[in-house]
Amino acid sequence: MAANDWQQEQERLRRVRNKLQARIAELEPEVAGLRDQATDIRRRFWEEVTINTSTQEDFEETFYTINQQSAVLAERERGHKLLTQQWKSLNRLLPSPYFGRIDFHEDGLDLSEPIYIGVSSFIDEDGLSFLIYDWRTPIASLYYDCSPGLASYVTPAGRIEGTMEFKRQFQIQDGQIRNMFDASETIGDEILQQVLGKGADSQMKSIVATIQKEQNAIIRDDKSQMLIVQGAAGSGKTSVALQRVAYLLYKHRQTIHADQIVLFSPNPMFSSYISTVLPELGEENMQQTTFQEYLDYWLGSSLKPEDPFDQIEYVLTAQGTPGYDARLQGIEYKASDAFLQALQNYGLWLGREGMRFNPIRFRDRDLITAERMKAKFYGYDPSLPLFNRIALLQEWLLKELASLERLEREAPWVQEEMNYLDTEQYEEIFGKLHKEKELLDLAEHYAVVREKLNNKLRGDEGDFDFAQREEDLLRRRIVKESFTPLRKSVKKFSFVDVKGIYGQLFVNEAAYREKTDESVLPPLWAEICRQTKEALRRNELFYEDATPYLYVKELIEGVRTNTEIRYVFVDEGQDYSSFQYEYLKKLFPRARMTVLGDLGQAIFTQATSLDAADSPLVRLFGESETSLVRLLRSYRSTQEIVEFTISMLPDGGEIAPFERRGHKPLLTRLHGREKRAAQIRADIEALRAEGFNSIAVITKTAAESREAYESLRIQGDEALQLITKETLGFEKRVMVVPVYLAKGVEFDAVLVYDASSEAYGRDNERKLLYTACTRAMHRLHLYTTGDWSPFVQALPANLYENAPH
Ligand SMILES: Nc1ncnc2c1ncn2[C@@H]1O[C@H](COP(=O)(O)OP(=O)(O)OP(=O)(O)O)[C@@H](O)[C@H]1O
Repeated sequence: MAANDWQQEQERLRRVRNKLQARIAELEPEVAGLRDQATDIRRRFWEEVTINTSTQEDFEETFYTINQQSAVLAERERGHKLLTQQWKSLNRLLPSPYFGRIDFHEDGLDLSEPIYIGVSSFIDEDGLSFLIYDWRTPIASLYYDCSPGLASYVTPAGRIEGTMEFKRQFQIQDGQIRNMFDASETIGDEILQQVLGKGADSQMKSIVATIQKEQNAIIRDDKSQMLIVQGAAGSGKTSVALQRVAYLLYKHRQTIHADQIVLFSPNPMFSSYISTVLPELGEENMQQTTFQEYLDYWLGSSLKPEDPFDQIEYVLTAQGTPGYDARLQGIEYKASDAFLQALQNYGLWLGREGMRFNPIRFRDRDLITAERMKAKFYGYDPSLPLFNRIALLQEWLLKELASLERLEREAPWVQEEMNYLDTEQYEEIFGKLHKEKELLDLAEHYAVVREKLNNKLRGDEGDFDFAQREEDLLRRRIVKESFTPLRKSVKKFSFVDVKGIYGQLFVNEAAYREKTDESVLPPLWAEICRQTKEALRRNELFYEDATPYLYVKELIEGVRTNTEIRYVFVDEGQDYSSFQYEYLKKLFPRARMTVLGDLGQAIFTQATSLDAADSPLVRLFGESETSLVRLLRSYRSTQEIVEFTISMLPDGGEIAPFERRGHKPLLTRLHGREKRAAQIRADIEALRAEGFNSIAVITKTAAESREAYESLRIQGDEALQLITKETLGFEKRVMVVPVYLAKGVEFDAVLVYDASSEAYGRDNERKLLYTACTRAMHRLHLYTTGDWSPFVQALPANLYENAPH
């Protein structure tokens, strides 16, 4: 690059930074001033208003001043918030104001304009010229999508055509240009090389400076109801999801707030791993949750659902135990479309017969029996959907309860309770009674006047018999109090025996066929029934039952919805079943969905293919509302690691590595566990000495993690962190982690603790090993004390190195 180019850019950078600094200095007193004003108003709030309620006028006056004061306060606070945001974004720009430049000559205009792109916009004092364009502006998409030459971009007003005259990338640190490249292609390799060559962090980083064209299309997609991204391991799915959130928040800033976007993540640790990306981009974080949190919330305390990690732990460790094969068949079947269809048919069947209710019991007797409810329910118009009939039944029950409550006041137990009331309760009733009397006096007064006016005589119902009223009130109150839980439980639909309704599906094969019209059942159905019923009896639900159970519950009680949420993101989308998707769609009826996943990493039994022709995801919104994008380039790992890992997949051929060279994966075979532990420790030390900070020893299961942790600790490593499903965040230490908890995250170096045929021998373990290996950015080591896993044995020998004995 010509020296004067460099000089000119450095000069421009200096000018822009000066302007930034000037603007920051200008804002500072305003920000501080407004903050002080707001604090001051808050502090003096009550000094400014005198509360006077003696007359109606005084009262109104007081009311008015309070309102006025809070409006002033709100205005000041709003002003302060806006200014603070501006001030923060200027400060964020200052060390590195921009990362890209394009010169674009729009057709029909005389001049070409240099466009500098950064994390937010910065406009000159004239209020017109953009010194920096936000990376999310329409024109900035040229930077990501086009190479020099004819180029165009889309604005809300239509497509703008022109010529991109050149494109430049910068690396600016602390106000100095460190690197500068003129790129002929889309985002050039040099900077990406450098970015990817850096060490892993305990927090994910934003990728705005190096977004690739295919990623940009996903980030800016604004038309699909359902956007599906099938992307290889390390292709940037999570990164793209987060930049897309930032983009949506920018583009729809008038209408959408961060709390109207929700991202489902695979585990709480992952949530913490990605939590700094949006704030780094100057945006608030979207809501983050896991599917499990939703299940726990909606199922309430009545049933305890198993979590997906316990389920996978069972799948991986319980082979050979009684009932194992049936459980596996059950997991698969209960996640299938066939089961979804069966449950829909079951809903129709329940419309005709077989509903189950819980009687409403009170003081050891049935106040309203299940039979009465059933008769009432099937007495409603059969063409009404189940949930409408249940709503009618609920209404009826509440009315019934009201009249039963009235009758109950005369029951002998009420008299008894009255005798046991303490003085406080009496006093309360008395207080109430007096209030009532005052009201009654007022009513009396009014009635006398009316009587005079109408010249009519009244009956003597206005006489106030204290003793009688007191007893009435006491009785009423006692009964009301004991009926309150009944009313509450009717409102919560406790009268529907959902557990019984779900459970009766699993009586036997014939009954199941009759209720669901299902023809093909898993061969071990009888055992599946036994296991399901047994868990229900203990008030537990297998993970595979939890969503179907909720589905049935909502078929009957009506669907709960959240209409606030406008965008739902599902990361690791291959791990959700059709059911879960159906459920999410119903739960968020006004939301668009973005699902990102990789079938290559589908380690749970209930996996869903995102891009197969018959993918349930496409059906969810229909083909015309769905877009599917495939990401094939893998950015995380070195070329050597990618070549090694894709060869493990039967159809990994189309995945391409990003060209970044490193060491070949290293295979180490040792005799005995102790030797292995010693070797791993030595390797960890060596890796640390080389400067790798984030190192993970990845195991297949939690049980194996514990064992590895213990044996490595015996070898003396104190800086080891054992990751379990309860761990909330990563620390920058050496971690021992089961592969299913390492999903979505990455490490400088990965050490696969046991890559033997015993650990990864079955076909469903292939993806586990693949997922473990693809967590590595720079180094990958595999160990065994026995035979290598067949998935390693099958690899061409030129893809790895064997450690010397
Ligand atoms: N355009 C990009 N510029 C810079 N880095 C990128 C880019 N795309 C991806 N990366 C980096 O590649 C790594 C993998 O990205 P990410 O975790 O988003 O991938 P993923 O597809 O979600 O992976 P997996 O499915 O394996 O969990 C991250 O370190 C990310 O920063």
